[in-house]
Amino acid sequence: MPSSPPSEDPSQSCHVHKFGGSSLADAAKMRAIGALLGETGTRLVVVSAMQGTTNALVAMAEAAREGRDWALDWEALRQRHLDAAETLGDADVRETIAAGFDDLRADLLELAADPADAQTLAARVHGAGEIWSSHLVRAALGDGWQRLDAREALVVHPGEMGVGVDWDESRRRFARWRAEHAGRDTVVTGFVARDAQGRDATLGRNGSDFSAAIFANLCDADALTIWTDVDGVLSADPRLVPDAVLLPSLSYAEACELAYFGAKVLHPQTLAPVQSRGIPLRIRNTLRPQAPGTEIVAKHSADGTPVKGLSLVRDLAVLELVGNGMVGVPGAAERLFAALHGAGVSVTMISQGSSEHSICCIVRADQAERGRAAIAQAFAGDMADQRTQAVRVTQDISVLAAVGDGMVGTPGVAARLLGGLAQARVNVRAIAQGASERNVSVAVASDDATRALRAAHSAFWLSPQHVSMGVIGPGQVGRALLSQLAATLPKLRARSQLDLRIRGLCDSRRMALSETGFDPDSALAALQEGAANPIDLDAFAAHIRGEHLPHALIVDCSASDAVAARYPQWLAAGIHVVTPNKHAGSGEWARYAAIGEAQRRGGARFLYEATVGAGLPVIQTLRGLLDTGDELHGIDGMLSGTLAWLFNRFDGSQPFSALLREAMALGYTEPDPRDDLSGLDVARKLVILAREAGRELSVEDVDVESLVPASLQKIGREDFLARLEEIDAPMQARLDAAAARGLGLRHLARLGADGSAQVGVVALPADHACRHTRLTDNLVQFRTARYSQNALVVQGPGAGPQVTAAGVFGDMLAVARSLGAHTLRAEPLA
Ligand SMILES: NC(=O)C1=CN([C@@H]2O[C@H](COP(=O)(O)OP(=O)(O)OC[C@H]3O[C@@H](n4cnc5c(N)ncnc54)[C@H](O)[C@@H]3O)[C@@H](O)[C@H]2O)C=CC1
Ligand SMILES: N[C@@H](CC=O)C(=O)O
Repeated sequence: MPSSPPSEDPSQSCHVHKFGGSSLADAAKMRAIGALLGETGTRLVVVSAMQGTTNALVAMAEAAREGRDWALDWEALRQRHLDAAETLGDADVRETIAAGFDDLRADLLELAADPADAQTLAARVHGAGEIWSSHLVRAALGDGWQRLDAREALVVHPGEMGVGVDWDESRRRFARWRAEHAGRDTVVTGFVARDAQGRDATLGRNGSDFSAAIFANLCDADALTIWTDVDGVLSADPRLVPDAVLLPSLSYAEACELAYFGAKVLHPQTLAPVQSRGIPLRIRNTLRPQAPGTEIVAKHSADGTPVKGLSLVRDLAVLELVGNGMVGVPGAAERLFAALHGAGVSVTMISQGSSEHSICCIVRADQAERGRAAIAQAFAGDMADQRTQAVRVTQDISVLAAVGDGMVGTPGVAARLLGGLAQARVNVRAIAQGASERNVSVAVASDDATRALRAAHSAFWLSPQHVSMGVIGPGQVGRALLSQLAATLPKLRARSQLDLRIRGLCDSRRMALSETGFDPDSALAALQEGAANPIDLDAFAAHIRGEHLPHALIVDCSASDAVAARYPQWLAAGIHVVTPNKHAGSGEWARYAAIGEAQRRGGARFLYEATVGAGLPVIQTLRGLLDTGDELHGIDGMLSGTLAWLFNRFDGSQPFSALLREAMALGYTEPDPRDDLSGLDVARKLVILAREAGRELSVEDVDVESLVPASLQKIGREDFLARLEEIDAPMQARLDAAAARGLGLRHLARLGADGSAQVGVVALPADHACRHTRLTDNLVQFRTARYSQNALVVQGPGAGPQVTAAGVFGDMLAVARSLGAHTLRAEPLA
């Protein structure tokens, strides 16, 4: 491409504008463009055809060739153009257009007769829309404007890589035209040209952008502005990534990479003519001219993010040649690509591992079979004697590309992309990065493509890290969690780009689902209103998991064993699970093991810190000790907030049953308070801790003393509450007996070094540590090899909706943190 100075008068500045079909849909829109053009220097306006015209012309040419009827479409298109001329009030233009449609009819009739040079005829038909629109726009802009039919200036030739421009001849003809036409401002037809023999030609799809760039080059313009119906180039396709952001500036190289890989705003060939002269290219929105748009220049302003944008190309396939005989043998790649060339198959991406055992490339899905046959033929001899083993095709592939100048020399970009995809459970089929380092491309299954795009968008800070969340059980803890989320989520989103969306809520009977997410304040109302459906946990989980969403989390705030039974299945499907429900951690061993296995295989996390000590860091303290190589000797202390509170308060001045009712009202007890009084709840906690420490303990192995009289054990919860006072006499007797010995009652749990486990009420002297706890305090003592003289103690409130919800929230944030290194940091990574 020539970059020598043009022969124009350099004192005269020139600005080229290009308007697409959407900006020229009718006469009113054509008139409106006048206000968008600046007043200084020479103005060149390159136009597409009126919206929908080129498609209609292509379809008519096709119909004519195939002997189908095109007359109705011709008439409709004609009328639309004549109406526009009418509205503009230009009789000459109306006449010119009417004559143009007569010519079109003649051309279509000729096409139907299978002419010798159908290609030229078709090009004339396809390009007619630009001829008509240029007349209309000239009329709309007024008397000061002249019109150039680009076929008088642009000379092109077909090439292997698309249309080529004869620059010298085009420059000469354009200079001559300008010398003969003194006017300052010109409307130019886009898309159309002629070849060296004077035959009609077009510049291919999106050719008007290319025309505009060529004319910007020919007159060495100060700037080229492409007016369209979007605000500019976005970081990703906004239909797939709702949080895509406008890119205010791009370098030519970035724009090229994005354009090649699917960003629809610009056609890649448009860039070369402006890039060779360093002409700034702006993308602006005709409908929102006040928006700044995207500026494409030689070097964009650095904004600290290594990746500018992401693009996605669908409808691809993997073609793979596998062969032991290719290792270290020169020429295999050349033969493979020569075969594809011979078959006219275009290669989108190439990847070969250094073992040289296979060569893989990505091609268009509709060309894959042709490519496979060509490779099989080229390597038939090698197949026969086993030097190559197979040519494979995998369909339904998409290529995701991350693009940005800032990637050059920046370590960790590929890692961040692949890490983001791994977190979203996207399998990568092939990877390619050129030495220019401006583009990392990965091939993924098309079913995963949207999820991959969103995950990558979040991974590079281009959008918040979305977590699709479902909350089960809006009881005491669940409701406290919703209110904590309501107070905190806006701050989290602003500070750390974390966007937790409550997309589902259910209780034991109903569920409410939302596509975009409930406001935590109104989620409960949605469940109580008519929008709620009967509960179906499979449908609930499927909705939360949503195939297109990178990250899913279910927070189970129920006390249901049936819900806990679903965890292995959810974790295996990649749904993270956070819960204060003790059933999974202490239930049947096979299920517990299945949960561990599902986590290892599916990559999803299961966190349940709140099951022991509510908001206290009990499980994480134990994990920390063991992970750093300490050896657990035993655990003992008070693991029930309810029982701690009851025995702290129980001095004989009030019946035990009255205190229990108060504890229930405060939200300290289990949904069925017999789980507390029977010692079962504490036994479950002890089992959870023992299993964390690698011991295969079950609730049945724990020696548990129950405070529930036998007569109240087997009745329903409501009956039990009605007969609660029956518990008072035995408890009072126990208190009196201890007081007579100068002791006080406490509920304790103990896990011994030998694996033994006990739970029950003991009478303790006044100087015992457990006699100095307050309210619902838990007190957990870890005796280990390192903490053998003096136990490591975790103490604090161990029951209540607020502290439990805080423990659950903490686990949710731990999951979110694990989804991306950047999540929950105050500042974006440079
Ligand atoms: N309250 C506390 O201090 C602490 C509670 N926990 C645990 O937190 C969980 C919740 O406790 P609370 O909020 O006090 O209980 P709650 O009885 O107030 O609420 C339970 C909720 O779960 C729902 N639910 C029950 N069965 C269900 C099913 N099969 N499917 C869907 N939803 C179901 C109920 O409709 C209700 O909304 C329990 O597992 C409890 O052990 C853990 C630590 C402390
Ligand atoms: N009912 C339990 C609540 C927490 O697990 C307790 O009192 O400790």
